[in-house]
Amino acid sequence: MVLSTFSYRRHHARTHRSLNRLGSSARAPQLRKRAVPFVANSSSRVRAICMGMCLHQDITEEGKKAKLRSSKIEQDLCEHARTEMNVVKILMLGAAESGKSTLIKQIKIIHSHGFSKQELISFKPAVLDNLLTSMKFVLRGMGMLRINLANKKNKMHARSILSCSQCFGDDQELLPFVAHAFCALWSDQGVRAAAARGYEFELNDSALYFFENMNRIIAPKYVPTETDVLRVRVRTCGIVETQFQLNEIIFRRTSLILLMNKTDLFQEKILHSGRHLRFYLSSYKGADGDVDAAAHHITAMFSSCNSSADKPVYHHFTTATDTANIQDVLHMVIDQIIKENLAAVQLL
Ligand SMILES: Nc1nc2c(ncn2[C@@H]2O[C@H](COP(=O)(O)OP(=O)(O)OP(=O)(O)O)[C@@H](O)[C@H]2O)c(=O)[nH]1
Ligand SMILES: [Mg+2]
Repeated sequence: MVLSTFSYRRHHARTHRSLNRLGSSARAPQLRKRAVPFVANSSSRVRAICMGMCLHQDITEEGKKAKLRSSKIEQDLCEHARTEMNVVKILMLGAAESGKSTLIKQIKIIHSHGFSKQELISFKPAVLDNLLTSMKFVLRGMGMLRINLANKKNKMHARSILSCSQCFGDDQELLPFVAHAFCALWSDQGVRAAAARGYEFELNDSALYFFENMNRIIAPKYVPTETDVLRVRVRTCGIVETQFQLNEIIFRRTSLILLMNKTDLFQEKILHSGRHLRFYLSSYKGADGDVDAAAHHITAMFSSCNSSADKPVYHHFTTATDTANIQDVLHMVIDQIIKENLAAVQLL
């Protein structure tokens, strides 16, 4: 969003420069003399030249066209600036799979009428593909964990899933042999045992959700629900990479909000998995099973990276798949931004 604004400006600035060149070569000498004293900056220069042109009787056809194009650009820039004043720009930075896209989908659900049926349908191939990818991952994980299929007959289903590159046809309906294999494999105790230990082979966080909702998802004419859309993973790393090129001045003038996402999974891990934080961070001295202490320890590690004392980084604990939670957090974030803006103009 931000980049397109820049390119828009750059393009128009270029056009302005060429128009100015054209304007100066097209004008009569006495006009140039009258126009120049009014020049204060590049945009007032264009305006001064245009006004000068209006007064001149012997204006050429080329000059008239240039004047028209110039005032149209001027008008466009004003209009663009006016709309931009109401645009809130968000730069979302985070590791892969940290929940950036999920948060953006929640903003659409909360502030922009959610997803139309057509939009929901457009996620169907991604949901089916997530199911296929997750099943492949579990089958490969079984090899790593040395877990066998409970039913030997499921070997052929495992083979057909592992060799399948696309699980739906041109009509976007799941291929019948894939549906059959999914059902057989998800009924296999070996597959379930491996899926339950998914954290040992980095199984996608939403894989279990898709397996548990498999009967609904593999049914003919399936249409994804909003929850399915929040759970589906579509890769978007490219956007983040381009946004990194932005000038750091933008950061100096921007509210920095630290979202500690996936608190549901964090809590589950700290409370029930036996994978205590001290195993991974020797700096953690809190008790095992203390979710608050563990969460605040990690937050403090992030906050300590902030070197500017006058620019605090506010943090929130979020679960991006939970609409109510995100709604509350967005309220707090917006309040915070308004307060910062008021403080900046010294009203607080
Ligand atoms: N349980 C749980 N799952 C989450 C949460 N946030 C995101 N997810 C899931 O994590 C997966 C990855 O989320 P995305 O929003 O696609 O992550 P991303 O940061 O956009 O990832 P990239 O585009 O690869 O950089 C999806 O399956 C989400 O449904 C959360 O707070 N809790
Ligand atoms: Mg993404």
